Order: sequence, then structure tokens, then C-alpha cells
Amino acid sequence: MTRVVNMWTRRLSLTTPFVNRLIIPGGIRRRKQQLASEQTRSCRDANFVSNYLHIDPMNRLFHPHLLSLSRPQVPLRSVFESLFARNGRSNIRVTEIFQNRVGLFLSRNSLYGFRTFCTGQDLTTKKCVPCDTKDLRPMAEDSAKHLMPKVVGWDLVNENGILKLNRSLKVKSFTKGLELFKLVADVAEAEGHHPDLHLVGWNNVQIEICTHAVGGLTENDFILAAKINRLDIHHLLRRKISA
Ligand SMILES: C[C@H](O)[C@H](O)[C@H]1CNC2=NC(N)=NC(=O)C2=N1
Repeated sequence: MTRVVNMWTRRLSLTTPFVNRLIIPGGIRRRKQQLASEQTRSCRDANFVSNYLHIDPMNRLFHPHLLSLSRPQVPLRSVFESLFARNGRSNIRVTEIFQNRVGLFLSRNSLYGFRTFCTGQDLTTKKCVPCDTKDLRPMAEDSAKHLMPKVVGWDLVNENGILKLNRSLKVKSFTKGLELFKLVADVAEAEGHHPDLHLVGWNNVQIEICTHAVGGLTENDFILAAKINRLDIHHLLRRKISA
């Protein structure tokens, strides 16, 4: 197993902020047909594998001694072996994880660390993580832009260097605005992640989301926005006046 892991880690290369090529021997084609059903698991594994991996951005290759779990500090080899062991699969499994449309990006705001997001997975099926997680980092703007299609109706804004998600809604009345706040508050409390809510000029609701703990956007913010989008609030909104 160690031989397999060594061979595999030697071949991994990060040629651009996105892992764009993984050379893996063996019959990945054979596994392709199972990929969709494992998509969620792959994403969860991917989040596990790379949410806590640190890589020296100067060194473009994954080297076991450079990659370590932030908590507890264990080398890459143990990560892949635990993945293999848990999944009881060959080294192909980890390839699928990375090939399963998982975007890897180095956050510009952090010297080390990077986040994954499973672009193939519906954000409403995910759960926000506690914002006091030690190595939570704000994502880079291009990564935020990559996720915007998954939160229709929201705008990406940059307020004094802090990226935020913003949504504006016109409600029927001041009290309908407060009803909307309550519905949003229930989602936020369930996620442990909270938006900034504004009700101005009696019927203009503005919802702003960012991760205050890191001063920027994390996947939590997109999960919260996607779950707010799922709320049935049509009865609270003012009808658009057709031009
Ligand atoms: C521990 C818990 O995750 C923190 O207190 C949460 C609460 N809700 C939050 N919401 C937002 N938007 N940002 C935060 O940093 C944050 N921190």
C-alpha cells in the first residue's frame, strides 16, 4: 500500500491553482460509471482530504513532508491510506475525488491552505461548518465567481476588500419584511451561520452574507445563500411592476 501511495503522491502535480491533470495508472475508466453515485461521498472525502491539507505554494508538487493535516499533524501518506482503508478501494478512489469536478484553489489571503468546493454538488445538501474552525480561510475572488451560478439572485460585492454576497428584495409591507427576517433567521440558526439583515425605507430588504470570523467569503456563505433561496417567500414580496 505504501508503494502505491508513494507512486501516487509522486505523480500528483499542481500545475495551476486548479489540479488539471492526474496521471494514474489503472482502469479509471472502469470506475467512471460509478462516479455519479459516489459524487457526494467523493466530495465529502475531498473536503476531508483537502480542507485540512497545507501545501507550500512555492513548491508545486505534493510532497508527503510538505503536506500535513493541520490537526493532528500527520503526513499525506496517512491521509491517503486512511482514505483507501475507509473506502477499501485502490488508489483510483482519490483520483476520482480530485477529478470529480473538485476545484482546488490557493486562497490569495492565506499563505498556506486551500479550500475545495465540490462544484458538482447541490449546496443545499451541505451543512455550514463552525466559523471558529482554526484554519478556515477566505476564498479568492475567482473562486467566489466560480460558485456564483449556484446562488441565483445574489450579487458578489467587494466592500473595502471584503467579499460579500448581497441580495435585495422589495416586500409588500414593513411587517412582511419582518416576517421575511424571521424565515431567514430560522435558516441561519439551523446552520449556525448568520447574515446581516437590513430593512430600510419600510419595504426594502437587504441581505448580506460573509464569514465575519475570516473577513471574507467561505463555502458557508454560499450554503446559507442557497438555503435562503429555497425559502417560499413569494407571498411576502411586492409584485414586480411590468414595464
Ligand atoms: C462558532 C460559530 O460558528 C460562530 O460564532 C459563528 C456564528 N455565526 C456566524 N455568521 C457569520 N456570517 N460569520 C461568522 O463568523 C459567524 N460565526
